[in-house]
Amino acid sequence: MIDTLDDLDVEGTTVGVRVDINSPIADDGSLADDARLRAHVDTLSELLERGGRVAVLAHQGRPGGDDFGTLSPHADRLSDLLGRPVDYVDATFSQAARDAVRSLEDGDCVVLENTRFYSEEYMEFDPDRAARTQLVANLAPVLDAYVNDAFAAAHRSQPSLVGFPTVVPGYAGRVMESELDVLGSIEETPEPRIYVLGGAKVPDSIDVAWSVLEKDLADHILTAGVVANVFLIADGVDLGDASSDFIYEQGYWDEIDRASDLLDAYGDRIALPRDVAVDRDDGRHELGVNALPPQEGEAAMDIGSSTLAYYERLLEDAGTVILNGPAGVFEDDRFELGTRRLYGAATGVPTSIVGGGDTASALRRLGVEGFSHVSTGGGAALQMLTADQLPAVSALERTVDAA
Ligand SMILES: Nc1ncnc2c1ncn2[C@@H]1O[C@H](COP(=O)(O)OP(=O)(O)O)[C@@H](O)[C@H]1O
Ligand SMILES: O=C(OP(=O)(O)O)[C@H](O)COP(=O)(O)O
Repeated sequence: MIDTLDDLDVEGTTVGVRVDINSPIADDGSLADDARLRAHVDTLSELLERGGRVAVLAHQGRPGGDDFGTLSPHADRLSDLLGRPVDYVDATFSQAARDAVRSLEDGDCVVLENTRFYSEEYMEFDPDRAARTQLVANLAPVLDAYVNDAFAAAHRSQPSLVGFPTVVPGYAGRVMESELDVLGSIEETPEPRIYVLGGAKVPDSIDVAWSVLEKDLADHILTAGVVANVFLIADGVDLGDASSDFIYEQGYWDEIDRASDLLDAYGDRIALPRDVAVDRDDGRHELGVNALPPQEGEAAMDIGSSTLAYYERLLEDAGTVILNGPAGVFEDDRFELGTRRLYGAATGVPTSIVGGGDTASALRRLGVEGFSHVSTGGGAALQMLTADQLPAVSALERTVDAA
């Protein structure tokens, strides 16, 4: 049983609120999409209106990535969305951060700096050890309560997600509460059940594939995006140097062996693309897998039209579809077809559940709507839908009692 905001006596309480406002970032450093910030408005408004003193904790990107950076633009945008001043401090747990938290008054809000600017936050720990990290050990003493609303990051066992509730009474925020409510009963959704695994987080997708196939939760897995490219290579298809180099550079080369093991064990339930789209003469050019490899320098950027027709047929009979990850590089108009058509077809399935930051942003951009549930989380939603426990949720279940 997890306590929620209904169980928290908010007035005059200093609350550390972990949100997931990890967002696409434009070339000029501004937010390219604010959907994840909007999602947390209810939780933050409620805490502030009930007289809470709110310190927001969040991450943005991964170390070394193009979207890794400061939460300053997020604070400005949150201020617009909440309709009240939101301060920002470029520190997370130092004296400056602690002073900023201590000086909060009832109804005040400050955004602390990106938790992942500190190396421990990008490591995984058990909750007790996470409580001894610099972030938690230094910040917890200035907090009276901890609210976790970051469902989208709840599959990570990182200090800001599992450490605080070990030492500060923890509560689920409104986003966390509603996601757990909707996604907690996968076994009860209509069959046949199809999982569509696209996007670029290949290790997460392969973990999910193993789990849902082993547990017999998935009747079919449809592969798309970079995930499909890894499976195609595992299946012996020569995708060419450009796609292979991309997979290697992402550090996903070992995933080819894992994909190959999955194909050996469950190949009859895993659908692979029959054709792919490459960039040729500045346009979209589709190639059947039998016609691969592509020309020098061409990479598989989307699934092709024959694959889409094949996947659409499989979706016609599905009772439930669970989708994560764009089917291609949707940011480029030439390669948005796979995502638009595949996700469009999924809206016709009786129960359709979609997750993922980039996925949600792709769907808004492409105007695809009509799903049963659009989750704020991608990997987290998928892990929930494997019927596995999320570390951050377990940490809330075992939180210390309020004094
Ligand atoms: N074939 C492909 N080659 C390279 N990148 C791809 C391909 N297909 C999809 N992508 C990229 O995957 C990214 C999104 O993946 P991911 O982060 O896993 O999604 P989500 O945030 O929804 O979980 C997008 O930036 C998209 O351009
Ligand atoms: O964007 C996120 O996950 P998602 O891409 O699975 O939706 C979360 O912010 C978690 O980020 P992470 O996958 O870098 O730990």
